[in-house]
Amino acid sequence: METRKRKFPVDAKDYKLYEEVGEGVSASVYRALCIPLNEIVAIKVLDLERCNNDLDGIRREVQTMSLIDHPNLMRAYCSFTTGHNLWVVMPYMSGGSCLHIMKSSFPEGFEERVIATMLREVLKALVYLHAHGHIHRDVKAGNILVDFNGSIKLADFGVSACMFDSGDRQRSRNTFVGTPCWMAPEVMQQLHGYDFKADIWSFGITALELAHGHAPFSKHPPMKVLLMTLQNAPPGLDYERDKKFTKSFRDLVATCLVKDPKKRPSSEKLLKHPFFKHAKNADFLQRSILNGLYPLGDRYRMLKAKEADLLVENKELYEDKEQLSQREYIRGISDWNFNVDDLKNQAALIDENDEILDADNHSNARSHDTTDEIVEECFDICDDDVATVDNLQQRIHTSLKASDQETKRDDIRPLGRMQSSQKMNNNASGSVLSNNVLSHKKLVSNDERDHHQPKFRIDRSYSGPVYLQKNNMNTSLSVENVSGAVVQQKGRFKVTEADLSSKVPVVGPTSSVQAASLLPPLQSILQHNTAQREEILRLMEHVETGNSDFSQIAPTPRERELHSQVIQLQQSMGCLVEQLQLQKMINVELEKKLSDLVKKNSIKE
Ligand SMILES: Nc1ncnc2c1ncn2[C@@H]1O[C@H](COP(=O)(O)OP(=O)(O)OP(=O)(O)O)[C@@H](O)[C@H]1O
Repeated sequence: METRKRKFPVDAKDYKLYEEVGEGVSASVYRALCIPLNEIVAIKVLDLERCNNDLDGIRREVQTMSLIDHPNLMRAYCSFTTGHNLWVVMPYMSGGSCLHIMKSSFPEGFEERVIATMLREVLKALVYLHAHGHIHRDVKAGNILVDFNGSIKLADFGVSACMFDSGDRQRSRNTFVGTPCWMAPEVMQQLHGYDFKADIWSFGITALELAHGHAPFSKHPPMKVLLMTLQNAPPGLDYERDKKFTKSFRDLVATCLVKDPKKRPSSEKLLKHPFFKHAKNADFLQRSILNGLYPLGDRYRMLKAKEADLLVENKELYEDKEQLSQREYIRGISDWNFNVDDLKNQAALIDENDEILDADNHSNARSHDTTDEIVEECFDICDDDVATVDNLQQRIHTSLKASDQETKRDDIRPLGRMQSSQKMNNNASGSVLSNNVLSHKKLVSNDERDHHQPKFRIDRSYSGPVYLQKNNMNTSLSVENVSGAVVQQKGRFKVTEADLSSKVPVVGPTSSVQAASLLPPLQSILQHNTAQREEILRLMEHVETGNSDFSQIAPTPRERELHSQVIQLQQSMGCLVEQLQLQKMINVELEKKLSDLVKKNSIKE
């Protein structure tokens, strides 16, 4: 509190940057010294050139961070630009994130009292945020920070939204934002928007993450995560496997992870849950999880090196997985549209054993929704209350172009905080290193940070929160839309509605007329595309089975149907040609008669 009364300077030369202690999709975080105040702080450095179209989001984050005033929420002391970077100065949390701590010392998750203590603090932060009209939208272990004394702060307002906003920001609540594993079903469905109850779902997922060391479904590619979240019964604590946890913990998780947001409790009500009777104080946390830990910078470097080593050691395995996941991802992206059949196939890929054995997903009973219903709910563009023209265009063009673009990418699994090396660890809920940890980063100042540069350079992967954004220039995946504007994916895997800044019209009855007029040509393109795709798959299958004689391929029913249509058309064309010739002859006859009559008349005259 004392430090908050002091005025933090807004000039880079008043700070001395030390080692890097964390990295997210959009920023690097450094330990630093505020020279005039002789105070250790954390500075989040955002490269504005790299997120030039996400300025709105950044502005929102900084604004939220400077306005909030709660001991369990990360507050910004000040922020300023230096060169093309934005520096956000904030309290330094020397324990790092809960994800950091788990990765370093508790790979199987924390004990229940520790979890209760952490979660109660997070919940207090959510009560405050919700009461002030904010939805955090990215609650997860990676965003729960621990200080040297065991105190807890919820951080990262990069994707938060204000429920009282009107206009563009209000619209953001109809966008698809979050990190797939932690994302509430209603956020994925994009049907009726969502509210603060989305944070309660993520809170429940975070509880499981802290209990197991990873989030449910974290080993699966994002499309599978989406389908599993929508299709399967909610994940929970298992009676058998999670015997060590109390009934009240199981009940807390079950209370949060209810698919119908209306049936989830508010954060305030949840705070009264008996589970929190197990919660202790900050001292307890400090003793239980921070004792014996290396300084944050060292831990961060060690984990980084470990992941990089794993990456090298398992290159072969990694490559296999990479190829597999590329295929999965491409299929996911290209079917982010209307290809219902293929989505169903993809859903079928979630093999039953997976589900039965999946340690994360203890409740295997499927909910009553069929894949058809889910896919329609999620992706059906005919729905009156969804599609905007832009949305349709984006989806169609994502479908047509994404595969091409995606094959050029290094890392294609957009799971939360997941990066290349992490894919070797199926049970990881995310790398402690954010997606670009192993990538080359432009340093901002202070030479002393150079020796902390990573040895391995890997392109930024697609992890972290998910939302679709237009006109974003920092991307590895660009998709042209019909009007020629560029729809892009960057950093956080972005896949749905339009960017706030792009002023996409709000979906409503008026735009549905426009959308409806686009449907027939779009559907025809889609059909055409699907037919071509089927044909290619069939040919590929044929070639794979070693048969190169294409004349031997038996025609499909569709081909036979088309063939008979062609014959019919040829026949009717023949008839028409004959009729035309007949008419021509009659015409010639008539002309002849006419000219005879004209001649006779002129003779008489
Ligand atoms: N104040 C702080 N003190 C210590 N470590 C911090 C602090 N703020 C952030 N970190 C570390 O840096 C990491 C990245 O920070 P942050 O989550 O704010 O970045 P981001 O780019 O917004 O991340 P995300 O990928 O979740 O959007 C955190 O996960 C945490 O480990």
